[in-house]
Amino acid sequence: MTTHPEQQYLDAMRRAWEEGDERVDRTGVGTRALFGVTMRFDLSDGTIPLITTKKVAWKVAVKELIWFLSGDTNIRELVRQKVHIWTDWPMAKYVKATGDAIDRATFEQRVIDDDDFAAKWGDLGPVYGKQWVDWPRYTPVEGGLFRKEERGVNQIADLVTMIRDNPTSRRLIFTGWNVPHLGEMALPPCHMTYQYQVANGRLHGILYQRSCDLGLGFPFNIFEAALLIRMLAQQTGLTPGELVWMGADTHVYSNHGHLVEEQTSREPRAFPKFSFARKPESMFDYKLEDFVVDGYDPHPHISAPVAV
Ligand SMILES: Nc1nc(=O)c2c([nH]1)NC[C@@H]1CN(c3ccc(C(=O)N[C@@H](CCC(=O)O)C(=O)O)cc3)CN21
Ligand SMILES: O=c1ccn([C@H]2C[C@H](O)[C@@H](COP(=O)(O)O)O2)c(=O)[nH]1
Repeated sequence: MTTHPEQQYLDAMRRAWEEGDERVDRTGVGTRALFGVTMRFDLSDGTIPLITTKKVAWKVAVKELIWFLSGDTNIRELVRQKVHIWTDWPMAKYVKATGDAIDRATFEQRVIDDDDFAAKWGDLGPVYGKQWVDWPRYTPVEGGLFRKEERGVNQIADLVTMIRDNPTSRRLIFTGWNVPHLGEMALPPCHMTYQYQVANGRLHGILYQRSCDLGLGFPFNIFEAALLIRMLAQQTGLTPGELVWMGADTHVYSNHGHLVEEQTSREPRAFPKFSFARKPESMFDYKLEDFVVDGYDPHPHISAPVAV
């Protein structure tokens, strides 16, 4: 019998936990880390890599991906849709700056209700969405000066055009790693570079992730990377191929031991099937209802604290 593809993830978790390098990290929580991990997932059989050894809130992941593609960097739209995964970072900044010991629900409500508050405290800086669809562009003018163009580079739209017009290209890339702007971001991109290849009518993709929280981040990241291949393939008339995931600092947080023990003791179940309910006009017209996940039968959810 062939091994379940999810086993690659469970092995990485277990190996990081048992053999990983103990590291002091930015958050102060501590991790056990591997450096340089590769996993491969075949999408051509109609499945999607949605982790089954714990229940993953896949609709939250879809909403996050649509939010990235809209170019939005404010958490307001996410919290309106009851997505809480990005709230902790702007809230920590607010608490640090004001000393106001606000709870999460109240902070989120103020972001929803108060335009000025949302603009001031809800923005994450020029993170993923900004770089993906509006990477700032500057044109030289006289006197050694530069003028900021009204519209930046839409890397996603350009990528679709490149896949269609020049499928043998080795430059089918988009990235969030905009070096001069990293300091303005609440967090510099983790899933930072995506590259694609067209081969025999199939679209393959690689995600390079510089830093990976195996417990919480990975299940979202791998699912969204697979969705991107499927969406790009749908838009360009190709068949989804293989997703290769490459993680640099691939870690388990020291307070996720229970997650590792529980998840690695569970037997992975068949990945669900994936399809689209329709073909949207462009990469920027997908809605939650367009994503159809069929036969997802995961083990129960396991909670774990997020390191901020
Ligand atoms: N430490 C850390 N890990 C991450 O995965 C991560 C960050 N920070 N910072 C930026 C984003 C935010 N992401 C997050 C943040 C929280 C969850 C989380 O708490 N997930 C829970 C609940 C999901 C839900 O709302 O239903 C989970 O069990 O998956 C997941 C991804 C991914 N990223
Ligand atoms: O999509 C994401 C976003 C973040 N992460 C994790 C990886 C790290 O644990 C933290 C980021 O901390 P850095 O100090 O900036 O590396 O968030 C993830 O796994 N996936």
